[in-house]
Amino acid sequence: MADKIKDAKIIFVVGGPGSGKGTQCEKVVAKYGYTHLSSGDLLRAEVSSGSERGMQLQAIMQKGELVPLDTVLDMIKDAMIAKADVSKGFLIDGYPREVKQGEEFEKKIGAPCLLLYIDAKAETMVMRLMKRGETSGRADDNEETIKKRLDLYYKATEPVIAFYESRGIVRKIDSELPVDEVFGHVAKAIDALK
Ligand SMILES: Nc1ncnc2c1ncn2[C@@H]1O[C@H](COP(=O)(O)OP(=O)(O)O)[C@@H](O)[C@H]1O
Ligand SMILES: Cc1ncc(C[n+]2csc(CCOP(=O)(O)OP(=O)(O)O)c2C)c(N)n1
Ligand SMILES: [Mg+2]
Repeated sequence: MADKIKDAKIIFVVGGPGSGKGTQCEKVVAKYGYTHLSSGDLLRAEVSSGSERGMQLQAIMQKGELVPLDTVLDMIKDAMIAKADVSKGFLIDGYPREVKQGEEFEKKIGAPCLLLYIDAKAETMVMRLMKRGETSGRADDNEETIKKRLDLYYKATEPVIAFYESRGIVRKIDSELPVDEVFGHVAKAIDALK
């Protein structure tokens, strides 16, 4: 399977909670037709299924903690395989959230050609998430869990960016700008891929 996926571009989309990863990924899908796989969405789909595993995931996510590495990676891998024949590119949104996740992904699937680092200030992220919480119905868009997600982001996920910096594939995107301006920078980074 890794063979089929090998020819497709793999883009990691990394940033804090509420930084705007999902918003930018939607726009990339519209312009480039890439396949968008959000780890959070995949996990929430499992929760919605009402399975035993889903109930365990729900409890973890509600606390703002990371679910076990193998669970997320298997879900992403299955979703990639399902699209391998038709996809010219994959946006892996919300993954890796810790360096180990990146290492395991590369062992089992392949190497990313680009890491989009969607960067916003902590106060901006909190504001956006509180606003999203008014309508999202997400159990983790509340003040207490948001704080935990932010802490975990700085502790576990920021090191991911440093890890890939050394490979020269990180493009830092200022997500404080208006959505379309942010997308302009995202598109530039994607257009620069060969
Ligand atoms: N790669 C991952 N590894 C472990 N847990 C994850 C991963 N992606 C998502 N999750 C779980 O799902 C929750 C929501 O993720 P996500 O929808 O990406 O939220 P956001 O980007 O708004 O922080 C996380 O707080 C975590 O519990
Ligand atoms: C640059 C920018 N992006 C998006 C928004 C709109 N917005 C406000 S809160 C919010 C929710 C968080 O965004 P999402 O894209 O879900 O971020 P993720 O948690 O996936 O990083 C959004 C999209 C905005 N005002 N400005
Ligand atoms: Mg998201």
